[in-house]
Amino acid sequence: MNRFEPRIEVAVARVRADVARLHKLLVRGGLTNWTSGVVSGRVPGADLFVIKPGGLDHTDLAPDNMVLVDLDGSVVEGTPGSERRPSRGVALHAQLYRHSDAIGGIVHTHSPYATAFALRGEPVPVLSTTVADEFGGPVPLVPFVNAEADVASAIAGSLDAQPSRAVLLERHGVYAVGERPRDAVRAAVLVEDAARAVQLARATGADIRPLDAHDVETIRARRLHADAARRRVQRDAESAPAGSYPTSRPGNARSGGETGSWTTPGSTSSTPTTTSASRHSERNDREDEEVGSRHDHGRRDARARRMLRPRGRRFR
Ligand SMILES: O=C(CO)[C@@H](O)[C@H](O)COP(=O)(O)O
Repeated sequence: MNRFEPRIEVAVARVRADVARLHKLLVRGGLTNWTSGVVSGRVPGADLFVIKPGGLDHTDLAPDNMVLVDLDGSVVEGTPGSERRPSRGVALHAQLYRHSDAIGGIVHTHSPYATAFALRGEPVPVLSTTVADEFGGPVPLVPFVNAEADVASAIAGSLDAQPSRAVLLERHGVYAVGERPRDAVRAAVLVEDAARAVQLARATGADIRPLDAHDVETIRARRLHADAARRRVQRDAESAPAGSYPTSRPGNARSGGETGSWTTPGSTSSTPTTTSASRHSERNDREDEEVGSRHDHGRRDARARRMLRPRGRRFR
């Protein structure tokens, strides 16, 4: 029996499928293992979100055992998965969703390189243009606090204070948020990539200075400008009658148009139509392949270290 109006039932089903699928991507991408790590996704148009059940191996996660909860973190009884307990992170996720309507997805991982920075108590610095582009500055460190409610407030405070959608939680791991769950997963993947790259570059003994603030700012502004342009093209394409051509081109975007949002390229927040739903699934497949191809970090890192090793110097 349906509990919600059809529109919401459809949205819940889609978020269940997305959240279950994204957990598998976290494992394939080497970001998490066994039962560790959590993805959740807000149900557009309702005060609800979907989160993984606690203690279940990632290989057993499926749309129907995801747990539907309200924004207080209470399980919606009588829905699929409601016989299980939600992930231990449920209260923290609920607090972040209540904190900001812009948060549509949350991911928590203990991905190894980023967690190594969190354990050292060090933000991931902006050594590369990629970090400037994606995060608009260092991936910040949220100082260690113990009580769960304080952890959520500390993460929310950090998200409000700087542009990065990902943060390192000292002594623990990574939290990332996004407009949709897959945007949050993307941020978590990129944090791990960035942390690994910094680690490998430093392992040569090189003292690499962070990019200067002006360069970071202009790189980030360029990215936000391009994102805004892409969204305009996408909106035009989605609203154009069949057979017509969209009028916007990436170069036509107004500067400063939609800067400051967490939208990443290709993302839309509206409830998709059938046409955009099929585009959504094509994009998912493409991005899934990208994440899946990161599965062999060990071999890739060994190769990178060989390439980076200075001649005549022992590599530690
Ligand atoms: O961060 C932690 C534990 O340190 C948790 O979030 C686990 O990563 C997942 O817990 P369950 O989802 O199994 O309750």
